[in-house]
Amino acid sequence: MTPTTSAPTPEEPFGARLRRAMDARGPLCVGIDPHGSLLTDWGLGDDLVGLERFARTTVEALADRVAVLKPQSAFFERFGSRGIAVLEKTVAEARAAGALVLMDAKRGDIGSTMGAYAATYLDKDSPLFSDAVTVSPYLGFGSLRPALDAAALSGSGVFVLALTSNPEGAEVQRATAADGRPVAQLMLDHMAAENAGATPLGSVGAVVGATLGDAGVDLAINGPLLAPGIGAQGATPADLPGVFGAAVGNVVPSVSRGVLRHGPDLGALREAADRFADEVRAAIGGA
Ligand SMILES: O=c1ccn([C@@H]2O[C@H](COP(=O)(O)O)[C@@H](O)[C@H]2O)c(=O)[nH]1
Repeated sequence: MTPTTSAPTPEEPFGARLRRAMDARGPLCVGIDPHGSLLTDWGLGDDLVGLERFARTTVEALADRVAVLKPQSAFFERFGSRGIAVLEKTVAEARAAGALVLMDAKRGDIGSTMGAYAATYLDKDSPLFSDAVTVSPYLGFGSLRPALDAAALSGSGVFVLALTSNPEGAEVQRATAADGRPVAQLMLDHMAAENAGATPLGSVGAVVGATLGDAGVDLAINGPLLAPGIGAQGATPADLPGVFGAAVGNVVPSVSRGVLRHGPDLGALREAADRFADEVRAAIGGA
């Protein structure tokens, strides 16, 4: 029988799009984290109007110059459905202005529920569709399969928590798995398997804190390495070579409050992001 509809067009994978953005703009990611205290410091109300103004200003200042913008979903969710409506607009405006959007939602659940999260962030028809989403593998890496499959289908990416920037993470992530590997290494090895053969870069990234000192694990996953913890949590771009070693060329350094505290002035936000980008370039090279 002749098919009446054609197969979906394969999308350009996230890893390829991210590599191009990193080459053109440098690898910096800036977080959009509308903390109540930042809204107040910006002279805004800690309310929906303030939230929308904060997010819009950040996008206007930065979406045309950084590779990645990373909205922190929690700070939008705290305003309920109307906060999520602001998040939808923020994602759309940031993507339209040229940034890749990494939704920091850190979702993780049993596979069947993970399918619903995948439909939320990784299905092109969803109002929250993002270029990539953060996920937690700590219900077992296999529980992420619906997200990994959805990302492959829509040309989006997933960033999987490996070694997080907070000190409390170590008791789980550095624990020894049944086969003797550190749990984080087990997860990183799964990511490497997902990315095998991808060029120029796989679409499954790892989250590895810039705060860790020497990460002490094998980071050769052939995928991007999101490095939060720069700025307010105390790490600096100069720490990156020590943490990531030979994998530093795949690092996407991430800073939120360290840039956002300079708002609401557009020029000051841009200068702050440019300063971090310069420091990153001095530390690890690149655009
Ligand atoms: O290991 C992790 C994973 C994610 N984050 C998130 O990044 C930002 C950090 O904000 P700063 O203001 O730059 O400290 C925030 O949204 C975290 O939830 C992380 O910090 N560490």
